Amino acid sequence: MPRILAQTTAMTFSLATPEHIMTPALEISGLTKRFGDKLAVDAIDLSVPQGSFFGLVGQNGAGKTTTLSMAVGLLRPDDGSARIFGEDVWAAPERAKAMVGVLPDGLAMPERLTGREVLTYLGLLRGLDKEVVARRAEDLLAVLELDGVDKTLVIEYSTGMRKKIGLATALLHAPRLLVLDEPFEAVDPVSAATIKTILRGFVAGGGSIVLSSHVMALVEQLCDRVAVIDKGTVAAAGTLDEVRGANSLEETFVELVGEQDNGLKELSWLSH
Ligand SMILES: Nc1ncnc2c1ncn2[C@@H]1O[C@H](COP(=O)(O)OP(=O)(O)OP(=O)(O)O)[C@@H](O)[C@H]1O
Repeated sequence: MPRILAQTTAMTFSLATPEHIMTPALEISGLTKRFGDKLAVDAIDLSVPQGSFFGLVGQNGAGKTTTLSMAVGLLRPDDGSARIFGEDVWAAPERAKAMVGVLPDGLAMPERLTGREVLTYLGLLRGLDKEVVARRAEDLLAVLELDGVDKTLVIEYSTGMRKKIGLATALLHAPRLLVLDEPFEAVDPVSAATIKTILRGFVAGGGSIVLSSHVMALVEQLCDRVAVIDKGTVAAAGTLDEVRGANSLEETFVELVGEQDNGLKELSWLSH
């Protein structure tokens, strides 16, 4: 190709992919966290493109929660950085956090309020207009089937109900990115179906999602990208098809991180 034409082609390409679309929804670089002698997260890099539904999987203690907590500014890393739509979570926390809705592990909330009061309180703290908060709270409580427990305090909620009100608080300010730590844990199948519909709709509407889960089938159903975390590092990452190849995600996962000796012989006393 003549040089001038090659240059024109390259220029056309760069004009067709503006920087704001290229910027990842979440970019994690070298995130590291130690707890005493334990290296929980070891220089993890991850990039979540805009519009993707990203699943983070890993064994118990692999480092998923620690990674996600650092990524959204809930836990200060020992090293590395996290950017939400290009905004550094620690250098520009207000700008970064305005764009993200978070369902953290073990979410602490005001226990002596009803679900509606929690949403109202957090919505006003976010600076949303009072009428907007009231309307969105109404919608979220109805969709998540929490409107029937309007007089119930959060302290009286079941684990699954807590997950749902936590998800509602993450959605309330209509963020561009959702970071959800085990959003389906303890949620009944009917509510899980509703949440899946909400999350798919969120991505279809231009949002981006990162979620962690132990349920491979669920990640396969929902996510278009996946990262396998093992002992604080990324064992594999890419599109779902790149990571699982011709196998199921569960087979790939066990192959990547599973122990050969599962210790069953140590429990021989269980046999009758
Ligand atoms: N606050 C803490 N103090 C000490 N160690 C911690 C702390 N939080 C996490 N860890 C350790 O860091 C490692 C990673 O834990 P993390 O909770 O991130 O794993 P996880 O992948 O989310 O696990 P799970 O799937 O069981 O939720 C584990 O070895 C855990 O024991």
